[in-house]
Amino acid sequence: MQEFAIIVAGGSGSRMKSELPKQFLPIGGLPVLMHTLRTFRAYSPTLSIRLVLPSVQFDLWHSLCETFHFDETYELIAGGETRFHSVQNGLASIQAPTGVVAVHDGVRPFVTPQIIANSFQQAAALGTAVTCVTLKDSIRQILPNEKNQAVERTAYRLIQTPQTFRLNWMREAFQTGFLPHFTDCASVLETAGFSIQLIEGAYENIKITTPEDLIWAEAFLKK
Ligand SMILES: Nc1ccn([C@@H]2O[C@H](COP(=O)(O)OP(=O)(O)OP(=O)(O)O)[C@@H](O)[C@H]2O)c(=O)n1
Ligand SMILES: C[C@](O)(CO)[C@H](O)COP(=O)(O)O
Repeated sequence: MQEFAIIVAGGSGSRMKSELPKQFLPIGGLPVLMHTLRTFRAYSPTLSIRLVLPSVQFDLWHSLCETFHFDETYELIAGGETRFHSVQNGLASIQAPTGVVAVHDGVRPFVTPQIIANSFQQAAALGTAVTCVTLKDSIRQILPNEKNQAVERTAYRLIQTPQTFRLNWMREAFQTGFLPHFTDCASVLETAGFSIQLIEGAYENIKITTPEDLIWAEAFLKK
């Protein structure tokens, strides 16, 4: 089955509060997004990659590619208002009748070729493959009236990307309008009635979101 990847990097990075959009911030001397793209290309030289960026950032991205002599192949797609819309745009650019699609946050640069491979393998077999890890901390549920209570952490998973699906299931699910709980693709497919199968991710597969994540990322690359 033909394999596609949609790397979404169309966000504004409001929690990072940096002048340069977080997907372009350097870690280990290379922009975050280039690490991510390289890993997907390392997974497969034939993978068809869509890179979704805000159209206002196209020029900046092209100049960074020149500076860093970055010449991986991919199709550049304009981002949307939310992550959901950015994925929709990436999906609309895929013309093939069948296939499997991995959606990955451009700001998760420490995904591994092995996780990507597992994700494609399971999605081809079962239709869905959503990457997750178990919780390391205890968690509590916030209740009304300033109360809270302990909950059983083994009943929960932290969800990462890649999230990989059969192309036709994704197309069907993404025909809907945006809903506020669509924080990832799994929630979109679940709302459309598809059953979500999980695969194991990695604690290292962090999403660069707030400034301290950059300190961790630099340290991780030096290890
Ligand atoms: N309109 C959007 C919003 C988000 N994303 C992407 O979805 C991923 C996860 O989103 P997040 O970490 O929240 O990124 P931002 O939206 O950029 O950050 P923030 O929420 O802090 O503004 C990121 O790779 C981000 O670029 C996207 O492609 N299009
Ligand atoms: C897709 C995601 O990274 C899975 O954990 C997450 O839902 C993105 O959330 P964000 O609020 O857009 O960062």
